[in-house]
Amino acid sequence: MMTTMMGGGEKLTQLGSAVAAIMFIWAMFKQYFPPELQGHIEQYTHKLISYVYPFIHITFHEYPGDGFERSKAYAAIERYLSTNSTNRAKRLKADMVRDSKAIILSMDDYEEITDEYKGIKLWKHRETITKNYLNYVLEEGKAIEVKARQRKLYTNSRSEQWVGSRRTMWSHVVFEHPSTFDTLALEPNKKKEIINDLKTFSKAKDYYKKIGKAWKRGYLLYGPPGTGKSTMIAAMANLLEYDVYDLELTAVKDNTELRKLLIDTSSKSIIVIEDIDCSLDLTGQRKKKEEKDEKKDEEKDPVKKKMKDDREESNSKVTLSGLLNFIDGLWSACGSERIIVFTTNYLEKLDPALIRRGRMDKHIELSYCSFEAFKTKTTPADVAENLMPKSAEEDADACLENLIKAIEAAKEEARLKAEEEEKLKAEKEEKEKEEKEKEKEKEKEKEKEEKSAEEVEEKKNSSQRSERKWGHHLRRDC
Ligand SMILES: Nc1ncnc2c1ncn2[C@@H]1O[C@H](COP(=O)(O)OP(=O)(O)OP(=O)(O)O)[C@@H](O)[C@H]1O
Ligand SMILES: [Mg+2]
Repeated sequence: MMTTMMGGGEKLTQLGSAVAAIMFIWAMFKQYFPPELQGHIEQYTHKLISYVYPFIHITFHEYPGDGFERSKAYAAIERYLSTNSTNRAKRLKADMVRDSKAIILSMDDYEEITDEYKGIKLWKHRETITKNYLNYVLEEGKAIEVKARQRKLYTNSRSEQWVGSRRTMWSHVVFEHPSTFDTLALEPNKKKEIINDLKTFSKAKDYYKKIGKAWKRGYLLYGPPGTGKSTMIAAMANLLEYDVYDLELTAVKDNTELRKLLIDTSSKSIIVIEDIDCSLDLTGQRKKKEEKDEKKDEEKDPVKKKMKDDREESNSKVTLSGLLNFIDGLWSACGSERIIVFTTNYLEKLDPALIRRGRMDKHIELSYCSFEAFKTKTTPADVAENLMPKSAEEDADACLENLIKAIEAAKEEARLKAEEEEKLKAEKEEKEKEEKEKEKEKEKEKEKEEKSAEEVEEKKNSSQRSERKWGHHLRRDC
């Protein structure tokens, strides 16, 4: 808890200090009183003090509301006070903050200092304090954060610290990926377009407000493995100076947990779901059918049933609709200036609802290096690997030579493969042709045989007819 005091009357300053001191002492020792007594003491002291105490208290709680999220105002004021007041406070606390390279000194808890704003000592001038000074403190606090900030790479992991229920939390490391749009191999026009799109987005706060849309944008990056999807995300984060939240969907228990994770992300961030086609079963129908068949087996076999229970415990119950809501449901508007990025190797596997414009506003295909000189399917990852010096003696020319050799080898391989395929195709066609001819001949022979059989039959019939005729004549002659 942090308090700011204001009021008027020079003579009352000392009284104010005394009362403030009593309040700070009370705040320190109140934990030693039983909770019922604490309530009573606080109630009567406040009544008593309000008769003689000339100051107004503004309280900033560290965890307001349900205690889920740390107050941004508190954090900003804390930063402001720590930076501007450490030379005046007598009691300081020293800490080694995770992202910081040096020891950080800040005001100790319950330490009291007097700040000055525009030449005014801040016990007086209510208007100045509520209207200007507090805003000034918040803005300064935010600016200090931006200046001193090291960007973070977050990932969600199950935490055991929440006794009873395992809960997924964000944990982070400092984000230090060296990739930028300068180092990213991409067709220049495409690169320019993406950079413009990102920059326009980051400056479009007023535009989004005007059109009544949450300030967020979805990017879908798709293409074969090793074509720079993950690298582009790092370049995006470095360009905009955003934090990155790498969301592992399979570690999220259910839709509610997904929503909590979303609320717990900060603005100015990129939320990434890699290989979205593998993270979630988007073919619900088929799964249901398979489950039905499995169920029958499991009912009979207790071992299978146990295995299924274990599987359910570790499996994510996040559904497609949960994910759709995560992207553009009502909750997605909590927080602002956020980019959501999906990556996939197989665009066709994704549900159209998931990637429609509005959810994934920009679809970016990353593909093989298609430079005319290459004339072979080479991924940027292959190019990067071949350009990498393999020993200390290799200079730029040697590396380039390696690349050229590799491309030539790839081309040769592709040529041989094409030739082989061509040969196989020709052989197949030849075989088919032969077979067809054989069949034709067979048919011809068959026709011939049928014809000769018909002729034999015809001959036989005609001889029978003439025999009958002669017989008739003979009988008549007799
Ligand atoms: N367009 C590119 N420009 C520069 N380097 C690239 C590019 N594409 C790939 N690389 C290099 O290749 C390696 C692999 O790239 P990356 O991890 O970004 O591929 P990906 O598309 O995410 O692959 P996957 O689908 O397997 O995740 C990286 O180390 C990167 O240095
Ligand atoms: Mg990748």
